[in-house]
Amino acid sequence: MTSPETTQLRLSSGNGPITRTILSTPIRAALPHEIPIIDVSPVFSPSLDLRRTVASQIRQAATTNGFFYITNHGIAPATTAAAHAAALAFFRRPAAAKEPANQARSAYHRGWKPPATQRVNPFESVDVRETFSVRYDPQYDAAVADVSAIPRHIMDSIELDADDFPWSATPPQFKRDCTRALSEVITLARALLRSFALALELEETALDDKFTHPDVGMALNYYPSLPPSPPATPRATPQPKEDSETVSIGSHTDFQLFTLLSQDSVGGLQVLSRSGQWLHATPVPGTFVVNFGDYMQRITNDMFPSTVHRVQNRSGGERLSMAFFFGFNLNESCEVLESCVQAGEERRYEAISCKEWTRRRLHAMHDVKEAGEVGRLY
Ligand SMILES: O=C(O)CCC(=O)C(=O)O
Ligand SMILES: [Fe+2]
Repeated sequence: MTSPETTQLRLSSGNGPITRTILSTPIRAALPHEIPIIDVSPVFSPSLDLRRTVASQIRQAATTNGFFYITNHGIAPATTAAAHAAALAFFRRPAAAKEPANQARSAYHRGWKPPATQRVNPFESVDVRETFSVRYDPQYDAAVADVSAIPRHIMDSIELDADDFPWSATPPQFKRDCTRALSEVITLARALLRSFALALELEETALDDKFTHPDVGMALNYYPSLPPSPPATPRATPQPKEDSETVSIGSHTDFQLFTLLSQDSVGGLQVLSRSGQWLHATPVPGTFVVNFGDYMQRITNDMFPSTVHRVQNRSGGERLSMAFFFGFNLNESCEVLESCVQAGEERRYEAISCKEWTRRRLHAMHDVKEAGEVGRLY
């Protein structure tokens, strides 16, 4: 029975369909402990004790709402600013100029996804956003000095489009600025992964071998403004009508291990707290937003659950974000981590190969009838 103060939110996650109880209290700004700002500079420190202090703050955030900002992460503001500017210039071009990069030309969902062609939550409206996405390519990974030296079993598992698509179908400056950001963020992700390992009470390097050629997805999201808010209602959840456009990106959990997100100053990202309260993840200049995804939930036996979030850009102007989704190498598989199984607990998930995991997501998104021809990989 649903009490009158709550509504039910339905969504499909990588671990199956889920329902969340949503408080009807209006959305509000997050308090500092609800979405904390973590100074991650110690992850680059030679002191293990200092590195452990970051890990314990991450553990705290992961077991609270699963969202936090990171500051002093080592990515130069100029790198992010250049990629943002290049992305905006790309999206502002007429559709015909972007068409050569259309994802329909990709075997692996890379490329340009025109406005309103994705629906991350089959129970909400279409996502109004427009996206440009790419996936891991070792030539844009600073840690890979020689692509031809990558072991065959790893190289064979990497899903590459021919002829450097879609970068080859985009302006050179766009490619240059975005691949630089991608490469730097991959390097940051490797440092953070060690911190996550510590946070999970593993050896710091325990997950490194699974992350030598990680399945990275980079999504540039461009959100034109939604129409102004409807008159205030007692409900904090969007009430979608079949074909109305009510979400910039619908309520969802991310699919992979973890996500690093660079958002501009416009705002619109909303996070569902564990108690069912929608919170604004207000932009904090110079930070990345970090959140955990369904795969992390799985391998941690629900210790680090994935967190529901969505975007509603009602600013009246455009909004841009760059999301980086990280999974293990596609040749890997992973089972529930030993350190996450408490005494008397069972493993709730079986081991799954990373290739199968990404395939499953595709099916989950496409099998839902209402989703029609739209869907997404991440
Ligand atoms: O644009 C944002 O703030 C969030 C984007 C997002 O959730 C996603 O791409 O999965
Ligand atoms: Fe997301």
